[in-house]
Amino acid sequence: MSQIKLHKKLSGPKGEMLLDVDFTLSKGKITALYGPSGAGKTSIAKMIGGFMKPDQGLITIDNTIWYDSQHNIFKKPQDRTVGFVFQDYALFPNMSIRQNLIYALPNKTSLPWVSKILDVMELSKIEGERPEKLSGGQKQRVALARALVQQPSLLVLDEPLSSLDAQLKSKIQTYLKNYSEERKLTTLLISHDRDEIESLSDYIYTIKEGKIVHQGKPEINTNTLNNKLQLQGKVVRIEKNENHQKVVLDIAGQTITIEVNLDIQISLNETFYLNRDVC
Ligand SMILES: Nc1ncnc2c1ncn2[C@@H]1O[C@H](COP(=O)(O)OP(=O)(O)OP(=O)(O)O)[C@@H](O)[C@H]1O
Repeated sequence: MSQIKLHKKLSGPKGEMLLDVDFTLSKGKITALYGPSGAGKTSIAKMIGGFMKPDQGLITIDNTIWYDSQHNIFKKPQDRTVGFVFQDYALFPNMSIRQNLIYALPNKTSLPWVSKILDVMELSKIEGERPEKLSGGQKQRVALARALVQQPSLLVLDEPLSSLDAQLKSKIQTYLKNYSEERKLTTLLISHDRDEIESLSDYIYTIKEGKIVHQGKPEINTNTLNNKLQLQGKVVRIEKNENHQKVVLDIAGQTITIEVNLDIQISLNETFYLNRDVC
């Protein structure tokens, strides 16, 4: 279990804002921070990484203290085992894609792992290119691949898939979800894309003006379905009434109907994920 307690006075175009949050992250789970622009999400990520100092607080990752204002503990950014994907990618410009990944490897014997992840991210064919030649979506995938090869104890993803097309997004979402579970990785996902949050995360904190205003599991309600883990289906029918929408999913040839809140955007033929703990 990891705990994040942060207190910091931020200043923006609308004046001062007090960031005051207290939340937990679970191992092997994807926890999301969701909220509008300026709510303080990226500032939280920067404080976790040690790039911004809180005024007060406590950061404990997998029972290791990274920051504790009461006991004057502040781990330097380079000593925090965190993999970051920031909105501005921060790739090394003088290195090729492959070199960016190799540089991040903690153990140089894991080179085959670089080739595997380049393949998953559909970057193998351009692995010799430098970042300046890449599109936004390609840079984003390199940043994500680089964060994963670091084998961090904490993965922080700030809008990690925003520049990708729907098909690639869906493929990488599935990979990320499986990767987090298999490697028991603690993941913090930051996004204002509700669909992404709903399909990827196990638990969601909604943040507004520096405070947590809501928390809970993704709002997908369904009955049991063979107690299967993480199900992925295709939306084959949508029926709406004034309270909810009924969504018919085709999961490996088996059809099931679930009720979903009206405010969740769903389209025909899209890939839909059911989280393990709602089944
Ligand atoms: N180093 C800093 N010191 C003080 N205030 C800051 C600092 N960096 C950012 N801020 C302010 O903190 C507020 C929250 O910004 P932040 O980037 O954390 O929000 P956000 O929720 O991530 O928004 P977005 O989704 O647009 O990235 C903004 O008003 C910003 O101007």
